[in-house]
Amino acid sequence: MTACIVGWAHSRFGKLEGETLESLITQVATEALAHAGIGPDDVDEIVLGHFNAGFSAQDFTASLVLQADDRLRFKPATRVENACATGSAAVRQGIRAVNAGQRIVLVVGAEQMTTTPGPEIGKNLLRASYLPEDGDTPAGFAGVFGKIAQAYFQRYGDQSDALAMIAAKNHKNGVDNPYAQLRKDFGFDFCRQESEKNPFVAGPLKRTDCSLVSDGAAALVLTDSTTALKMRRAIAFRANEHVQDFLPMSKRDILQFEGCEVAWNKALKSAGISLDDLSFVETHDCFTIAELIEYEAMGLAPRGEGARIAMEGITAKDGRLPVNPSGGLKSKGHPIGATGVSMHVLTAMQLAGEAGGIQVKDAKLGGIFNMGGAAVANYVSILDRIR
Ligand SMILES: CC(=O)SCCNC(=O)CCNC(=O)[C@H](O)C(C)(C)COP(=O)(O)OP(=O)(O)OC[C@H]1O[C@@H](n2cnc3c(N)ncnc32)[C@H](O)[C@@H]1OP(=O)(O)O
Repeated sequence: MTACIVGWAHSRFGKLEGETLESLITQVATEALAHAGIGPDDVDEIVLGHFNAGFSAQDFTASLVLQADDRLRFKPATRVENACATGSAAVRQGIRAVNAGQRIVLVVGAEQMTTTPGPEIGKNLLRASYLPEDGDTPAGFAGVFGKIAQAYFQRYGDQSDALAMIAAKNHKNGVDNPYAQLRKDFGFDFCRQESEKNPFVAGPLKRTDCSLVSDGAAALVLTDSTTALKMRRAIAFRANEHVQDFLPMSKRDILQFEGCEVAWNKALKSAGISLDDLSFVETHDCFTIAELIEYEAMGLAPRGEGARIAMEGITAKDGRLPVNPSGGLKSKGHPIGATGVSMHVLTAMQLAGEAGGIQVKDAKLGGIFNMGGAAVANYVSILDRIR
């Protein structure tokens, strides 16, 4: 049985004044069902992706989805969490529910981060690291990836130009994404140069190398392919893989992102395609160095040569393999629990030809890589439109 996406919704991402975790969840749940052309009565199971880790006083959040409509009462609902890949963990749980025989599954991802005071944000995010080693890292998760960037520079040379190219590309792409938090084309020079507006945050990473602190939510309606083919649109999972790695970075060569590599290899094999067959990829650019290493882990470039991919414009919107046409986490924002669901929504939009200004021409097959921690939780999906 192939699980399919048949409806979706996406809130704006950003500092969303006046919204609550509950209002974000109920908004996208309601809109996704309407987009699929079904009602709350049709839902057989609900999965909520919500990281939390201190961002919200409420931890027990699965039932918040039921607040969208009284008719959702008594539906099975569960919250799942897997750090920054929480959204994709929810999607995968939804697929498993479909494969187990549930007909309609509603998957929601949500996070509200901006109501948390500055220093607490970094501390909350670091709960997704290995506390004995990384718990006191200054600058939160930026500190973790700052160390990774430093180590990469030591092994392969200074990559500041390539990181600035990635930042500039993703910021430029995000200008056309109506859901994105920061719709500003900063340009290469601004991203490359340290300045008052673009200071160093951790190691060689400047502000423009970091994803954003965001509120937001996204939702998907999943069903089986037989049901999907009778609905308005059907975007099928050609592949969905999950690879979990050790939490301590000291147990791995952290510059390899091996979990990412294994997940891509498994997904491409089970989809029966090569990387060249993909029309575009949404990848986890929590920091620009992550996108650079992901180019190598997914097989776009040999180890240590990811910079060339960025510098030659291969992953630009009009390049051979557009990467992050949505603007990525860099520009769109990164409300942790929502991110993986958002990546699936935006990829489905592309394949349905409903992506507006960020539409990739003739998009046929879309790849997604969503990661939790420093390549600890690794999820790859390959989506294909079948109706
Ligand atoms: C596996 C994983 O996914 S780990 C990833 C988890 N997520 C993170 O770690 C979030 C990382 N990002 C951050 O912590 C923050 O965005 C930081 C530290 C980079 C910047 O935060 P601050 O220095 O507090 O910036 P502040 O919120 O005060 O904003 C100052 C200005 O910078 C801009 N800005 C803030 N963050 C960013 C960013 N990441 N990129 C570009 N511009 C930014 C703001 O829009 C604002 O612009 P303005 O002066 O024109 O209004």
